[in-house]
Amino acid sequence: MNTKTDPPLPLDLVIFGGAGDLALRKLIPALYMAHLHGRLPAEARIVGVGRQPWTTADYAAFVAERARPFIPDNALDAAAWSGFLARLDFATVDATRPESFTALRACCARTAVRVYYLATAPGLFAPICAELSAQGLINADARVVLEKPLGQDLESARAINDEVARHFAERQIYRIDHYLGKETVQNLMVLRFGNAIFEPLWRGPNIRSVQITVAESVGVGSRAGFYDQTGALRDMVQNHLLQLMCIVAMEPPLSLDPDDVRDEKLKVLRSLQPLTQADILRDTVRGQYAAGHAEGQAAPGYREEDGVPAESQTETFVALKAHVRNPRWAHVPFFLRTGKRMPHRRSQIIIEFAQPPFSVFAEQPDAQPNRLVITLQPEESIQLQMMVKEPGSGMRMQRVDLGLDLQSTSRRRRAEAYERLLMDVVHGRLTHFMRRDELEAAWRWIDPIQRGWQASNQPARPYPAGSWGPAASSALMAREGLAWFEET
Ligand SMILES: NC(=O)C1=CN([C@@H]2O[C@H](COP(=O)(O)OP(=O)(O)OC[C@H]3O[C@@H](n4cnc5c(N)ncnc54)[C@H](OP(=O)(O)O)[C@@H]3O)[C@@H](O)[C@H]2O)C=CC1
Ligand SMILES: O=C1O[C@H](COP(=O)(O)O)[C@@H](O)[C@H](O)[C@H]1O
Repeated sequence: MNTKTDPPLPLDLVIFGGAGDLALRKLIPALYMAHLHGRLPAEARIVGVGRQPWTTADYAAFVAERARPFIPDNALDAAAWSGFLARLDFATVDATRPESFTALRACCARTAVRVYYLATAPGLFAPICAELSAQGLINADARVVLEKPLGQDLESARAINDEVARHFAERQIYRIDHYLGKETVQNLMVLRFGNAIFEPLWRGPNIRSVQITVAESVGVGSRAGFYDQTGALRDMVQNHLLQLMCIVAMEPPLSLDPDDVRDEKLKVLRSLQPLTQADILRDTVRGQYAAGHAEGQAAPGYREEDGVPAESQTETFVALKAHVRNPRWAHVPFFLRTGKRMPHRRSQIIIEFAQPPFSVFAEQPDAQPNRLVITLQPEESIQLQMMVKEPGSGMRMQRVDLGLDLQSTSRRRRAEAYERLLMDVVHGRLTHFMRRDELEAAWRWIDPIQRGWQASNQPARPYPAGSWGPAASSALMAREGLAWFEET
């Protein structure tokens, strides 16, 4: 299927890890929503793959019980739900046992476009791709979706990419970063390149600094086994935060074609100033949450969470300063911050503009820089902070915020990120997926930080659950005469 419109062929969406957490919490609900709103092709089938000796009916019953709680109540429609369950099929396959793939081949006998979603640990990507190939299940129309984390470092990411590339061409590979599927993240491109007013100012020295915060109020939850081996730098910064930074910093792409957009993002990643060991010690902060209060309740420290080793040094918080070495961004610091168990779930990008070069109001105590505050979640909004005259005699200034609530600008349904990205895969749209060179460039910048932390042997700094991270994170900004934007 090379068309970018509706697929002309039936579709088999095969989910390896079809009974896993990601499938139940995100993929199945997203596919149900697509079905409910008529976005799934009529002849689309969803084939769950796992090791259980299940029939199709067993899998449908499992999905009905375990995935249903993750569908919003107002979207549950009995007829649509049973129509959706009727699309399910199941194949019993153990990815480490090649002979078991015959069950999948039997299940995928019809002529169809096949999408293989690998919702398993990345260690299984190579054997799965090899066996799909050996069974003749990969043709020119097939595509494969790779979940993050794609490796633990550059070397392992390259090894996975090499293995997958033996069986799929790059145009068939969809490396998912679900932040690229979020409505507001896609909207950032329109904000920047669809308006005349921002782009001329969107550069140093007009911009004093850029902040990107992805704060989560939740803790590690049930994923300690994965998270403790990974940490916030590799779980969040290597992918989501660097991708957000790319969209903020990239040059205008020639078009929305996948390679035009990805070429520009790649240039940003390649322009990132590598951090030396001295930079790492000065300009990065690793934190780990200790016991505290979150969402109105007492919350345990990270090391008290189920499955976390008592001596764990894994970071649940990262703040760092980065520089993009190109004419647009010379001398503009980018501050990235992410953490679990922070006071609120909030993802924001703050563009702080420079003060006017000369102003008769510069000495006023109320003078504040203009800021563009782009809130990605939980609500979606854009706010431009400006100074105006305080009413009354005299010429004092006060701040006013020009606000745009993006949810109220359109009555059209806003699909969740996974639904949007899954539909992109179905329709062969690669723009919002990472290309191999982008992913590897991100690891190339991240690896020295990870190694630098190990070499320094410094423990992660504790911060109380429900706080904005260790004090060193505020100090990182204060050294530049700046502060994190933490207004509610
Ligand atoms: N959960 C999440 O929110 C997110 C997860 N991810 C990533 O997605 C991937 C899956 O995560 P998650 O769903 O949480 O993990 P789970 O442990 O819940 O699921 C893993 C799945 O892998 C399958 N599996 C394991 N071994 C084999 C095998 N030998 N043959 C066939 N299938 C096998 C399991 O199948 P079986 O049913 O047979 O046990 C299971 O369904 C991971 O790489 C994770 O990092 C990424 C972003 C978010
Ligand atoms: O990829 C991941 O993202 C989630 C946060 O996603 P969001 O859409 O809820 O902001 C994070 O909790 C998880 O650790 C990470 O693997």
